[in-house]
Amino acid sequence: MVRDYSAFLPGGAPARREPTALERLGWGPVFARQIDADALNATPPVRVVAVHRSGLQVAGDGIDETIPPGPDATVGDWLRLDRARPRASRVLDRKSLIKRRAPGTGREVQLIAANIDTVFVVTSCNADFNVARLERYVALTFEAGIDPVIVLTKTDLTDDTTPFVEAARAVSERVPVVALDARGIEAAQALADWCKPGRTIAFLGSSGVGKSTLTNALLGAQAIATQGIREDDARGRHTTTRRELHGTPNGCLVLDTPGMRELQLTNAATGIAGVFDDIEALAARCRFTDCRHETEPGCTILTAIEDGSLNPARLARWRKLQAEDAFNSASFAERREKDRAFGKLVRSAVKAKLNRKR
Ligand SMILES: Nc1nc2c(ncn2[C@@H]2O[C@H](COP(=O)(O)OP(=O)(O)OP(=O)(O)O)[C@@H](O)[C@H]2O)c(=O)[nH]1
Ligand SMILES: [Zn+2]
Repeated sequence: MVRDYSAFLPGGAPARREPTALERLGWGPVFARQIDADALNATPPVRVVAVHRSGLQVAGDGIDETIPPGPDATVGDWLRLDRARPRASRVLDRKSLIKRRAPGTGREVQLIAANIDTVFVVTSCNADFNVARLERYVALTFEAGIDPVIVLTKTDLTDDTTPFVEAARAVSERVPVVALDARGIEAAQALADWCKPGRTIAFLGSSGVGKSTLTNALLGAQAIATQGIREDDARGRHTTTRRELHGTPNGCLVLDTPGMRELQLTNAATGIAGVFDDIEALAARCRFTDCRHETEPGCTILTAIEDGSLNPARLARWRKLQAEDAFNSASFAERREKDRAFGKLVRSAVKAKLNRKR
């Protein structure tokens, strides 16, 4: 009989075993470290696999239920499920968190997904393709603490994908670019390097670029309807929810998010610096510490524009994103300051009233 001792040899492959129910949901040491073995029964770990209007759908070892909204959690989060008071369930520290400025006039921060390992920023080789939008998504992903991959779909609709691939590659040296026909049989294979067992991946991008099609390519036979999952809302109507983690046959978890029409960055300075690290490096070397890089003679950025090593359009996009982020982040802080001042006003008014009553 031939025995396999490789697991005992230095550098040998670890012994293979079936993943546990939690590992199939993406559980790992980062989360295990945060939970007491004694507390496992009273407050078992569960993952938020979907967010519905009526509550959070959570899954764990032998657990699959919907708890009322309450925990400040988003899809992908791990909770310690408080069985007696589900609303009080605690959110475990995250590996990563994707957020944006909520659309509309308010400046609230909206949580999009937590504990994602890889984000596929999806766009197509047609009119949807837009470098500024790619940079925006990549900045959002860097800010979340996640490595993105750019996926260009609909290669079958163009004679030459080269200009699209080259423009996408120019976004960041740190971001791989994959071009494919999302409906083709090779789609799942093209993404296989990132879709490993126990990993959680997400597709981000505008409406219609092929996110659901790619999700289905990974899900294979278990494919979801591209319309999303149906759920009864409070009024008994059918609505569609599209913030849901799906398990693929090979043990990877996939999140397909609805297309985002408005993607505004907030508090994303680190992410923006990550995308434009070439410009940031030039700025850091500029001999004028308070340089606006506009007219100053000898400015490193202006010199790079003159000698052709920096694209002026890219510089303009960097400025625009920075300005937007500064505006959104500042007004968020300012608003908090205003709220605080208002709270103080209310408290002193109440106090004055109480004093009058005495
Ligand atoms: N020719 C071609 N069509 C594609 C490709 N990828 C997606 N499509 C088609 O484009 C349409 C939109 O695809 P979806 O996968 O629903 O797009 P989505 O990004 O999920 O869109 P939202 O759900 O609105 O966010 C569908 O009709 C797809 O069949 C591709 O690579 N080539
Ligand atoms: Zn300068």
